[in-house]
Amino acid sequence: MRCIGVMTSGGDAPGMNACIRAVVRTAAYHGLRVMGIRRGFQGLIEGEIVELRPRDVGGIIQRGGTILQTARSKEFMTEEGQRKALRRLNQHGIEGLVVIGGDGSMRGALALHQRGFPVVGVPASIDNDIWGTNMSIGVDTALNTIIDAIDRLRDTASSIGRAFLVETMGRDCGYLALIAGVIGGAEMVLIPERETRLEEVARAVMDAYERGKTHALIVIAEGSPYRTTEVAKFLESHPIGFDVRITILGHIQRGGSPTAFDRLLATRMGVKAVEALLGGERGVMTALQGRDIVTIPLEEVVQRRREANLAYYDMVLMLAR
Ligand SMILES: Nc1ncnc2c1ncn2[C@@H]1O[C@H](COP(=O)(O)OP(=O)(O)OP(=O)(O)O)[C@@H](O)[C@H]1O
Ligand SMILES: O=P(O)(O)OC[C@H]1O[C@](O)(CO)[C@@H](O)[C@@H]1O
Ligand SMILES: [Mg+2]
Repeated sequence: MRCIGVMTSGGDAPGMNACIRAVVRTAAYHGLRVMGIRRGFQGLIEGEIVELRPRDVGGIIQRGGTILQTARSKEFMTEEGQRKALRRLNQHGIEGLVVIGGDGSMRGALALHQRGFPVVGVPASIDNDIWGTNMSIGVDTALNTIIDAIDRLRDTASSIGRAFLVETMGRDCGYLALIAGVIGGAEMVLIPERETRLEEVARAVMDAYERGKTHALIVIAEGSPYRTTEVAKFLESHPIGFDVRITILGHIQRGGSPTAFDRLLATRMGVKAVEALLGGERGVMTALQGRDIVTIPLEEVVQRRREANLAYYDMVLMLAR
């Protein structure tokens, strides 16, 4: 193998740049050329490919987002799109590919593998919904951003005596909300993986008020069955003691400089991805298991979904006293 490609795909996640840097420099160390593919699978189809040399990735380890940009590509979901992508890889002399992205991107990587192209995936998505790895790149930074916001909201909430509904990202997955609920001191969390009735939410807020708390916090995952505005409306029509305010954290959670944890995770996974390709591994994803970065088959990754640990849900309720 003389030349590999690297791309970022799906939602951007803090730490993607640290991973690109590690891929480029590990490859250079082993005498490989690296082609950077811009805008994920869509950029690959359209041939947006530039060589990345070790100096091109200087000064990016601390930067959020991705210098390669990213995209969601409908065209790549089609057979024709995937054939176009393969033609582009061949045209540019790319013999192996590192795909950095979320669960959807790992499905895309598997599609290329199944068409015979050597691919290694690297999990990067703030959602932490990818099976097989304890953490995906970007999750720790997003959690730190969320908790910083919650700390600030608590200052104002308890000063003026309000209940705050804080909505976190997570399309179909409650991980960020669950952990933010535990470490942010929430009364309750609403997540897609656990049914909760709105009456229970009102009860939890009311209990907080009756216990003499100066504020109440409910963390709601974007993918929860109830819209945050719907929860607010419900609470406002019940005697909960507090005025209600909403904060939707939105894409703020995706930006910012990666934490030390994410930089290290991204770096280790970038190194591992190149070494896996060089070692002849195909159709695998790097994963954090225990203290180690290992590789696991992409086929296994896409067949399962990282389960929410509902012990955290109960922990929130137990600690809200
Ligand atoms: N089943 C699939 N087959 C081929 N390609 C896929 C498949 N699923 C997703 N992809 C490709 O991967 C891209 C990214 O997927 P998606 O939009 O789900 O984001 P993601 O990688 O899960 O990241 P995140 O969830 O963090 O935003 C899609 O736009 C599509 O091009
Ligand atoms: O940036 P977009 O395309 O609006 O996507 C938002 C989605 O991406 C994610 O942030 C994951 O990257 C999800 O949590 C969210 O549902
Ligand atoms: Mg995803």
